[in-house]
Amino acid sequence: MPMLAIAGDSATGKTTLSHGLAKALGPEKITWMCTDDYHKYDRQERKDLPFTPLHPDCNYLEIMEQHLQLLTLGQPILKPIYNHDTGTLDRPVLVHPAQYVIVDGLFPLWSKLSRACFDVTVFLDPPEHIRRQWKVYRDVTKRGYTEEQVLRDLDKREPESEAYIRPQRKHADIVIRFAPVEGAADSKALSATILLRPTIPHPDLSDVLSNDSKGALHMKLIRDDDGKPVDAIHVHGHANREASREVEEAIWSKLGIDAPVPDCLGEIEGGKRSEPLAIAQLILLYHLLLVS
Ligand SMILES: Nc1ncnc2c1ncn2[C@@H]1O[C@H](COP(=O)(O)OP(=O)(O)O)[C@@H](O)[C@H]1O
Ligand SMILES: O=C(COP(=O)(O)O)[C@H](O)[C@H](O)COP(=O)(O)O
Repeated sequence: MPMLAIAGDSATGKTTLSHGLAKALGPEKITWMCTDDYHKYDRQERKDLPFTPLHPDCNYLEIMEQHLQLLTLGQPILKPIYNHDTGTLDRPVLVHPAQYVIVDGLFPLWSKLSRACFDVTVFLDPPEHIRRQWKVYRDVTKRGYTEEQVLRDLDKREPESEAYIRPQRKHADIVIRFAPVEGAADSKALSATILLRPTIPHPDLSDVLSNDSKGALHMKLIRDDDGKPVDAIHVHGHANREASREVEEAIWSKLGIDAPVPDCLGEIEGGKRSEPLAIAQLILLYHLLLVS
């Protein structure tokens, strides 16, 4: 039962990435849960506390670790629920792990114990100015905050993000960064850089990465945080749709599923699409279905 972790700070795109994967695999095959459910306090209680949800003391991380271990054994858990719409802690729910398990959230790569539960670990790492735009838009339109409140909250969270969330990046097998290409005419078309660390075997995409696909993506060698060279796939945000679709179809055809590439891959809320997102999701599907 392959388990995939998708970690990252608030509004880094964890839900967007996971949603496409979950939809492509189908609800009966997937258990998708979020570690934010292990928040200890509701939104009201947190107002009087000196820390934010990014602090380990604000979360039942030992219980999260226990539950992750149970899921690896195919055992059910009584999972708590943090309701992002209301900010309340709701009645726990019984979860039986399905064929594939996706766990997203602020803390899935927090400890050795939690990391050991996963076959593939991902960290989402958009540049901070993009994350701030995404968070303001999402929290104002969906979570009832004003822009000023979100910006104030982001400043309050920053020290804890630096201390507890961003350090998890070094433990991921794959780091995905959606970012505008500097100097590109269309700065709205975000490209994706997908760092493939040698901590796990990665899909063989040599045929997909042939000269023909250079308009949509290419492989490059970049320096990781520790200065070591690491392979990365760069997917162009400004590639024409046809070139991207060809790459998507080529990866999809390797998965052996007798159906067209599902439209849910690359879907962003509000009816928008991102082909770099679709390609990142296809690489993760390849991992879940064929490599893990
Ligand atoms: N790859 C992407 N390209 C464009 N917008 C994105 C992308 N990923 C996420 N977003 C937007 O950013 C906001 C936060 O994304 P979300 O998936 O809710 O983040 P998280 O689950 O990490 O908090 C949403 O409004 C979403 O539509
Ligand atoms: O930071 C996160 C992660 O959520 P996400 O990754 O979905 O943004 C917290 O769960 C909420 O912000 C909780 O606080 P509140 O509900 O009070 O904003």
